[in-house]
Amino acid sequence: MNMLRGSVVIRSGTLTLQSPPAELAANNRLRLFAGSANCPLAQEVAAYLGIELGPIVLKQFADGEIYLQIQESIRGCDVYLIQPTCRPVNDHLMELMIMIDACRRASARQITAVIPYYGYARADRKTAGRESITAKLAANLITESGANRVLAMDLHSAQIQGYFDIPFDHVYGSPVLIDYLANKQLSDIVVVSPDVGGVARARAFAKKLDDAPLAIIDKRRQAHNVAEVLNVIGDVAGKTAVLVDDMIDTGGTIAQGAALLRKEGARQVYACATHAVFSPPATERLSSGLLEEVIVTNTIPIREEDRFEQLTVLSVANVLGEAIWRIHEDSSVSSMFR
Ligand SMILES: Nc1ncnc2c1ncn2[C@@H]1O[C@H](COP(=O)(O)O)[C@@H](O)[C@H]1O
Ligand SMILES: O=P(O)(O)OC[C@H]1O[C@H](OP(=O)(O)OP(=O)(O)O)[C@H](O)[C@@H]1O
Ligand SMILES: [Mg+2]
Ligand SMILES: [Mg+2]
Repeated sequence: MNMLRGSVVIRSGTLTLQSPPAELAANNRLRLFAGSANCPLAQEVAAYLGIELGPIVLKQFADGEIYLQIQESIRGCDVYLIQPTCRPVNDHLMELMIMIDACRRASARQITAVIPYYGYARADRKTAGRESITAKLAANLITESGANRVLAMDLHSAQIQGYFDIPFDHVYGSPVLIDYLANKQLSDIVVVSPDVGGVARARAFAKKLDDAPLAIIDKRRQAHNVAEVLNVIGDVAGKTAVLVDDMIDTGGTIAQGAALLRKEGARQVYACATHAVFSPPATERLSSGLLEEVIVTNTIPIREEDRFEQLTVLSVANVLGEAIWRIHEDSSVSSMFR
């Protein structure tokens, strides 16, 4: 592996971090800017890197159109723009494109779109005739705006990387979730994928949790936003079931999955997901008592009214900060996760 200059290797649970050197702050070719979608996360990433977020003016005109100006020279700089395309997804996507365009026109050397949550990812294929593949359309828009590369976390489906014809680094929130769970020292764990799309993710998660056994829920959707769980493949009776998913949106998948696992004899049920999309009635469903704990990350900011007693929010700022630094240093990103 390419060792990073002046770095200290830290093995943090399942994640390898190399703590950026102090002189990074003086390396003024790396610039970090935040859109409006998740400023607290962007601040944390900047703190990890030991730099300040770049100055930017971002506002709406009276008619709702977006005005944006980068407030310092970025000529010849490697610019990282942090913007999850979460709700309101169209506004945040547009804002990201405007940021990219502004940076391109300001002669940035390289523009990386850092997209902790990639919206429109579930529209990753045509599930019926005459539909759009909106995940691909969003990729085209981001690329055409002038992004040179993308850094994203836990895509709904990994093939979305291939919707971009520019370098793409795909990172995972799982080390943060796994380290948290491992510290709880739960016994007799079975990791559960709540649907077919989550099997590879749950299998990798189980492997890192002391090779825990895997179970899979057979989930169907008769209509948009309506999840129906049919049965569990695997043994969950008497065990601590850990549901692992990429996102929780309306909470139907997780709540129905948890109810089924309880019915099949699971002793307790935990839910882990990277992206807390939390559309109504997620909060009600998740806090109804079916789940011991719901563990998510801060790729999407969580509104005060969407917080509940069983919710734990973990930060992925170190994963993103480390990945940004490694990209900047032309070092391996995948080796963070070995
Ligand atoms: N943002 C979305 N919310 C809910 N459902 C969505 C969204 N985008 C696309 N979809 C629909 O989800 C299914 C995906 O098919 P799976 O086989 O469950 O992966 C499809 O009906 C999309 O139209
Ligand atoms: O909280 P909810 O409103 O239930 O939505 C979240 C679920 O929807 C997506 O799965 P999808 O239905 O696309 O199935 P897949 O993972 O098998 O593709 C996502 O991966 C979650 O499992
Ligand atoms: Mg899907
Ligand atoms: Mg799913």
